[in-house]
Amino acid sequence: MEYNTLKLQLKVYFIMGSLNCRAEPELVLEQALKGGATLFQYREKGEGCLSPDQKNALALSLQKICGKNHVPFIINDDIDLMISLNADGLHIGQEDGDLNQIRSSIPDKILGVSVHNVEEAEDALRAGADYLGVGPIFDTSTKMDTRDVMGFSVLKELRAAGITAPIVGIGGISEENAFEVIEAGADGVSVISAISQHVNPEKAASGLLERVEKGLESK
Ligand SMILES: Nc1nc(C(F)(F)F)ncc1COP(=O)(O)OP(=O)(O)O
Ligand SMILES: [Mg+2]
Repeated sequence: MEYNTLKLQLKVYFIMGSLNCRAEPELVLEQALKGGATLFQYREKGEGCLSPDQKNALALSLQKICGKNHVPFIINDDIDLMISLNADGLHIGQEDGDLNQIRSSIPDKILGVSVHNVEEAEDALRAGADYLGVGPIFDTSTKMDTRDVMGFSVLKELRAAGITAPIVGIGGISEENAFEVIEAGADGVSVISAISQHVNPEKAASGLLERVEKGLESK
């Protein structure tokens, strides 16, 4: 996909699964999109997450909501689910499979890869990643098995290494620190609990978008 289009879509990248929500996941997503979330990833993971059948049903329901709002629908990890739903893309981490093989099996889909340093970033781009998920930027309580918290440094290092590809920061990002994440070099912010745990997901999404756009203007 064309870099600039994807950079715009990465502005407020909402990620969620059934375990992350205070309310019905469908309602949370509707509100997040109403508030201006620009991209969505369905990530059904963790102790007590949905069974495969329930996961497929929720994925279909969330995909319909994204379609209605003209926001791309990305699946985390599960390439079979992505293919069966003809979702818009897949996000994988360093341990989620062979990137070259995955890239060749879904050549026309958005493919995002988690990276933690310049070497992983260059490898991912060489293999055909469309965007990079960089983090955890700050401490996060959502994902238990993260790499060490990295702060802004890796974002700055990636850009200093001449990487111009779409980058989204992830990990503990909120309205309070989103501006700095963009200033450090990200094209957007990816959040789970900042929206999914907010009493008003619409307000949370619009507040994040406002900070991200201010950061983009300042660059
Ligand atoms: N799911 C993610 N989405 C992003 C995105 F770029 F989309 F913001 N970045 C990073 C991750 C983390 O991906 P991974 O390292 O495989 O862990 P998990 O599968 O538990 O999420
Ligand atoms: Mg993964």
